[in-house]
Amino acid sequence: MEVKQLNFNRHSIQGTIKVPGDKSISHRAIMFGAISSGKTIVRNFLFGADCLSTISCFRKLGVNIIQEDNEIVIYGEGWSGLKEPASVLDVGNSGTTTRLMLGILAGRPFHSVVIGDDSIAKRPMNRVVLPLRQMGAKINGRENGNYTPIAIQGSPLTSITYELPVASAQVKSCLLLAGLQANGETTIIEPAATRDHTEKMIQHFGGEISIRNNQISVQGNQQLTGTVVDVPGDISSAAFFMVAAAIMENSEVKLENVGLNPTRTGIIDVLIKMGADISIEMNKDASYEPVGTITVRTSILKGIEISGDLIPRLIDELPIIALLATQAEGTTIIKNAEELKVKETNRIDAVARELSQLGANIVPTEDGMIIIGKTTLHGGTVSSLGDHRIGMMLGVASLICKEKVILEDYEAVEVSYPNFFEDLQALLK
Ligand SMILES: O=C(O)C1=C[C@@H](OP(=O)(O)O)[C@@H](O)[C@H](O)C1
Ligand SMILES: C=C(OP(=O)(O)O)C(=O)O
Repeated sequence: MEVKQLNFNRHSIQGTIKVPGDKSISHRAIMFGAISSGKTIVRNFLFGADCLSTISCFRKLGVNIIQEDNEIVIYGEGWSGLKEPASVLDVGNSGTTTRLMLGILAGRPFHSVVIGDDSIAKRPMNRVVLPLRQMGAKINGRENGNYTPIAIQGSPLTSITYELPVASAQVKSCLLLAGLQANGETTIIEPAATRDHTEKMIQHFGGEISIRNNQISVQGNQQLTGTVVDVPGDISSAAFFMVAAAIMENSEVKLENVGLNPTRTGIIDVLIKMGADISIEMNKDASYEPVGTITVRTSILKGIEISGDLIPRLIDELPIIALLATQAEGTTIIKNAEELKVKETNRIDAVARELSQLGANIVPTEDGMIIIGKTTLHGGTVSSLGDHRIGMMLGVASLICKEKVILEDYEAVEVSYPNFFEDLQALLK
């Protein structure tokens, strides 16, 4: 475990930055390239540990994936180009790799075993295993298939109509990937809108999909064609700089080329509702995913309630939103966010514990937290607990701490943003 002394000793954050590529879209670009026929070029791919795990798994599945300068090139040979792997598929820390890949493997006529790190071993897989079994996949694993290691024998799949018990883009995407290989039409019904990158990518790779309100349907036996994917900057990474600019004095940060898909922009809605000084400019020439520039300046913030359908639109930003709320006047209440308990860590406990360590006033609840602002943060020793988003949030927290902060396990940030601390340092004045 590595320890970082965060003693930036700076008072403002200023400048322009392009954050790395979107993690969700980078995973999908590799997977869709792998199951399509022909060449796929992925530009602005995120070279973070999670997306590298996806590349490594699909290479083991026999797909030719190469890096040319900063681009990834995939030579797909369609569904049948995937072959039985000779060794286990290691997803590392990545929930997205695990759940989406299971949807692909479910219909492939071979055996494979999926493993991951200690965090993945605690994350529930029944949410995909149970519906995949209904479609005909043969899956075994620890605790009846709920946890890795998971063994899967792919089989011919039958389509289903499935109402998601939780609003999860990973479950939806897994079942759409299985549905593309099934006989007949598969329909997924969402309780609330979740990120729709898979739906967009099916269309981008020449497939057919129908979307009516909260019902998404795909026909089976679809063959996709390789293409070029321009990955926008990750709004989930941009969020750390947005919050840093809002809570530090004399600050202004301009974030260029950020993905602004409306299923991901809950953080912007929250900043606006809290009274932040923020402006958005859409790029006119963006491709199939909306992209734009976000500018955030020092802000006077007030506490709000964050709940309901907004939650899936900012689920990964809740740790940094909790820090934001510590600097708002009044109380912020986060509700309906029980999904936070099954991320890389239990993020309700992790946020409450680590930020309280620095002097924040946060009460964890069953489905979220109550943050009482505005608090002055002091220094102390905290830990990412092995969770990249907790590590980056604590890095931003250290910027407004009165004394120095020691961050344990800081290298967890490699999962989604390997150069996070260097990029942050470069903007500090
Ligand atoms: O589909 C995706 O790329 C993701 C979906 C979300 O997970 P859930 O589907 O479990 O909510 C999110 O938390 C994760 O970081 C990425
Ligand atoms: C939850 C996350 O990712 P995953 O589910 O892919 O591990 C995340 O990036 O915050």
